[in-house]
Amino acid sequence: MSVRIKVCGFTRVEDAVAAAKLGIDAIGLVFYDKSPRHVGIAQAQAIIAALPPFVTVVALFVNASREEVENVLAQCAIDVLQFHGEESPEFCRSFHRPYLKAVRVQPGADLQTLAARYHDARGLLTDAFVEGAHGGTGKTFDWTLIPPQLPLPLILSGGLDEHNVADAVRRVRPAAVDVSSGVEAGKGIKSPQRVADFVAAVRAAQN
Ligand SMILES: O=C(O)c1ccccc1N[C@@H]1O[C@H](COP(=O)(O)O)[C@@H](O)[C@H]1O
Repeated sequence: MSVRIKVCGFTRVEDAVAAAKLGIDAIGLVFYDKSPRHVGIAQAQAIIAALPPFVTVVALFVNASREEVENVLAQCAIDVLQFHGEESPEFCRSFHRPYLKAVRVQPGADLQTLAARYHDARGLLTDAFVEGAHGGTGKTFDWTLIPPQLPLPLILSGGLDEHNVADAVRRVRPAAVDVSSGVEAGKGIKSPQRVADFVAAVRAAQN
């Protein structure tokens, strides 16, 4: 199966439409107000409305309250929730929506146990651990810390870009890759050229 591609952190309609035309599978919208890529409801609605069919919309939260998540779900056509903080499995599954659980990987991380705790997630998303940050840092991590047999589909993220993603796909063999900083021209501004190069690198690596 082809490696799925999610690009996260869109803030502009034109960037999301351009990325969709380049064949990405999913777009991520960041509902975390400390992120430079944070979107409000109106902005998110405009981006979602402009997308062609069959592009999955992922809403990213970091330790949000139930009310915040429910407010987004009530007003935006979200397909998948991405929990990028310390949310419990009970919290993640309580919305009865497909969800991804992100983990920031550092030496000693027990990804097997974590994947078992979040067994009903659609995937385990591995990001780099950076002190004081929750994600979107553009930093990679040691991919050998990922066990070969995980019980959940693996979504590899953390510092991926057009230059390293082919190597990542060949080495880690993830179900999907997720990128934010690595395809940007500036914070929250995606570069169509970088997205195109990223998609081409993923496709070349899986052939
Ligand atoms: O994108 C953000 O600003 C962000 C903020 C807080 C948590 C997660 C965030 N993004 C996610 O971080 C990873 C890695 O991003 P990068 O490619 O290293 O910049 C990715 O899963 C984003 O969805």
